[in-house]
Amino acid sequence: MAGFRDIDKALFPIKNINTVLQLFRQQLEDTCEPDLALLSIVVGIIENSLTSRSNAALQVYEPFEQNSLPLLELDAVETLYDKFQNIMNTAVNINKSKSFATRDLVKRVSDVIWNSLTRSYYKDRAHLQSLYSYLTGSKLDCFGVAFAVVAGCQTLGYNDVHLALSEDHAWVVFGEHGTENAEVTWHGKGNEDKRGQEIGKGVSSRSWLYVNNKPVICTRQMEVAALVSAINPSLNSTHDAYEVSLLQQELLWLLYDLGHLKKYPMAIGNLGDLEEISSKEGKVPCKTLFEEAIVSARRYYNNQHVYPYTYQGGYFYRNKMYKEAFESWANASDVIRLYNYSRDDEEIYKEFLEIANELIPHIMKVESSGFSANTILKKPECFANLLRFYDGICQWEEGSATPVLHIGWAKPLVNTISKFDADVRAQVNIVCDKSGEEKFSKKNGSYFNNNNYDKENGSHNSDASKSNETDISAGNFHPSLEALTAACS
Ligand SMILES: CC1(C)CN=C(N2CCN(c3ncnc4sc(CCF)cc34)CC2)S1
Repeated sequence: MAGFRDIDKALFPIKNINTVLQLFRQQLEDTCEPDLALLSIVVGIIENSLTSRSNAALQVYEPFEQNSLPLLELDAVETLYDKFQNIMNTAVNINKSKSFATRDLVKRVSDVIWNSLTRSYYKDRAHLQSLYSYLTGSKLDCFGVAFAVVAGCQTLGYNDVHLALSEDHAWVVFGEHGTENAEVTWHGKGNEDKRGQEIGKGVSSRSWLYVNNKPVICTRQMEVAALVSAINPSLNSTHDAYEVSLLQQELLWLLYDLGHLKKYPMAIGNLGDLEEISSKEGKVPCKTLFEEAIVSARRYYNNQHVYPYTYQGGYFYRNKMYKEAFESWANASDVIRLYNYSRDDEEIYKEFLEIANELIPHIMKVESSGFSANTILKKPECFANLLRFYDGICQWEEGSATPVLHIGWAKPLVNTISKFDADVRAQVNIVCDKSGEEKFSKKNGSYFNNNNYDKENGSHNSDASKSNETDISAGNFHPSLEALTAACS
């Protein structure tokens, strides 16, 4: 059983980051599973005391001591911990007969959380992710509700209920074989919640939101990684609270070193972002972390996740490594082309829109300012990756009920493509195979987008014989590429 044990209580009052690390270490390393409610309350109190404008300035703590924190008394934690236990045990009066959770039990726990939330509040506000927010303000964000349900089920003794995470949604899995699943929170704006229902079998299962049924299925330790990832150090729109950011980075390193981030690409990416800002002595560099996140997504999630490539692309972009950024974004586009765009996919749509209409145009402006000696505008592989990037978005749109592209996309697209001289463009040889998948190759070597994936019947056409390459005349461009090349001819 998890729990708030005497060895944990002995660490209080907590005065610095190292003691918080010790609490997490004790909870993570001991045989029993870590107590999600305890750890969420602890980081929630710390985050809120250091980021809520109200008393931020009045903090009375020794700023000179190594990584000091506002004093965290045992009583403050125990009161909230007992309150959560109380809410769960009274509202969900279970005869703890069953050893595995049922859909009814999961729905009842979700209802307890749901019905105790404040009627209406700004759902996207920061610092609404922890049990501290739930227990002191009756407010949770979408992720926070799902996390609270899992923590509630743990409190009730159901260790089969686990958090399932896509790149923009969270739900739970449960049952003897962990094969049952259920919605427990809402998603997006103005959508009816589907709490209690099984995860979409219909069209929604083809949407990015459910990552083609390749979600991150958390262990208890990965649920700790999720609550640590959800720590939000922002003080306001321009500044972060330094101690909160440092605590998050140290906790992610602890989880990384214990091996609990191996199957959690986004958590590795979050650690990479923090390391880029301020790297920790003797740790792998952030560039490596972004690569590890990609390897993890390829190995455990059939390369169906987009964010690992956009973490990496963002890093290359910020560090002016534009050729590499184009390759990361083209790889991200190779993932999204497999999906059908649905109205639940706004978040990833905004991500691609920003890359296509803000980041790439900025790169083009800088590169064509004439001062960059080794300009990417002379590199055919950059042009090839750019076409692959745009083509993936076109293919994402194909077969989707909702359109993706509009005139707002076309202008930056044409402007970008026209920045490459004809002689550079001519070096990119667009090869199309029978399956209608185009591949981009350079004269001296071939460059293939590696997904011979037929979206319709979801198969990989492994039969290589089908792909006898022919140089394609305008006649049989892949329709999505037709649009592109027409734009630049
Ligand atoms: C490349 C990026 C734009 C940078 N940050 C990104 N994210 C920040 C952290 N994110 C996350 N980090 C850890 N775990 C999770 S679970 C989840 C779905 C809602 F539950 C989101 C998310 C979401 C993605 S993607």
